[in-house]
Amino acid sequence: MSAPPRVLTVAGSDSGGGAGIQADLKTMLALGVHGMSVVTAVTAQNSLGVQGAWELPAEAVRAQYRSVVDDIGVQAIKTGMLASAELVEAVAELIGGTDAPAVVDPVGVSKHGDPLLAASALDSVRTKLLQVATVATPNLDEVAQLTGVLVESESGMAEAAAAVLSYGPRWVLIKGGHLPGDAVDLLTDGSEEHWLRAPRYDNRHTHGTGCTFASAIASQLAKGQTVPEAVAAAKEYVTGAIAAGFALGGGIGPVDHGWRFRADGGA
Ligand SMILES: Nc1ncnc2c1ncn2[C@@H]1O[C@H](COP(=O)(O)OP(=O)(O)O)[C@@H](O)[C@H]1O
Ligand SMILES: Cc1ncc(COP(=O)(O)O)c(N)n1
Repeated sequence: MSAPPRVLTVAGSDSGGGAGIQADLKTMLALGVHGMSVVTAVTAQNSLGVQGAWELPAEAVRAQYRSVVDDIGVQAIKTGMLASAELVEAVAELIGGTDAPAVVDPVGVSKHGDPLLAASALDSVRTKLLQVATVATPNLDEVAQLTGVLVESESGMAEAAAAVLSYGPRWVLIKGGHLPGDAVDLLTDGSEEHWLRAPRYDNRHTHGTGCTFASAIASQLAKGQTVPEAVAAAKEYVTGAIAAGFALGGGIGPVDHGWRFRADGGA
């Protein structure tokens, strides 16, 4: 049996299992690749919010990364919560020295508004991390934090994309999930524009959407798809996962990473 493509997530742990490393590995399993992880931080987190967060030393992050990349090898990388400027810079350097596409989800705050990245790290994200990204996947709050561009409707998304592209990622995917109406995202490399549109599901259980989307893109890239193909396939997967999101705990439940496996979940 030949080994499946290998995908590495560099992200924080979500004890509730809906976002972060846990969402990434579940997505990778669902999409048929071998998932591996570099843990950057541990959060105590559930459906109500983030109760605590502890970042790992940069040395522990570097050691995990080297263990995976030097022996097993990777066909794609995804980054999520990086917590501090020191970790952002360490990860940017590691990715810059690895020959694999990188999907950078510039995670800033959780769905509950709890900070997952120090304000002092924003500059390192702009000048170091975005430069090594094959695809950057900011939501509209992250666009505002990183570029100062406030998007209030679909018509503002192209300006936001140009502002993010000025920091050097090959492609940017502006996620419009926080706007009212259809769930519309814009993927562009500055010359091609791809609009991705899905119905908005009236489901509050959306914990982990961003992590799931970025991991799905990385999984599809590892299988050899182009960026536009990978993003289109990942949008279909995340949309299905949001449609099937379920209540858990007393707050915002997770998307369903296993929706395609369930008898009633479709193919
Ligand atoms: N209620 C919803 N119904 C369908 N798609 C959604 C919904 N909310 C978000 N999305 C989609 O989920 C993906 C993640 O987007 P978004 O919620 O903007 O990012 P983040 O999880 O990083 O905040 C995007 O493709 C967005 O369009
Ligand atoms: C450890 C960790 N990483 C990332 C997120 C963002 O989650 P979302 O995918 O909902 O934006 C989170 N809540 N926790």
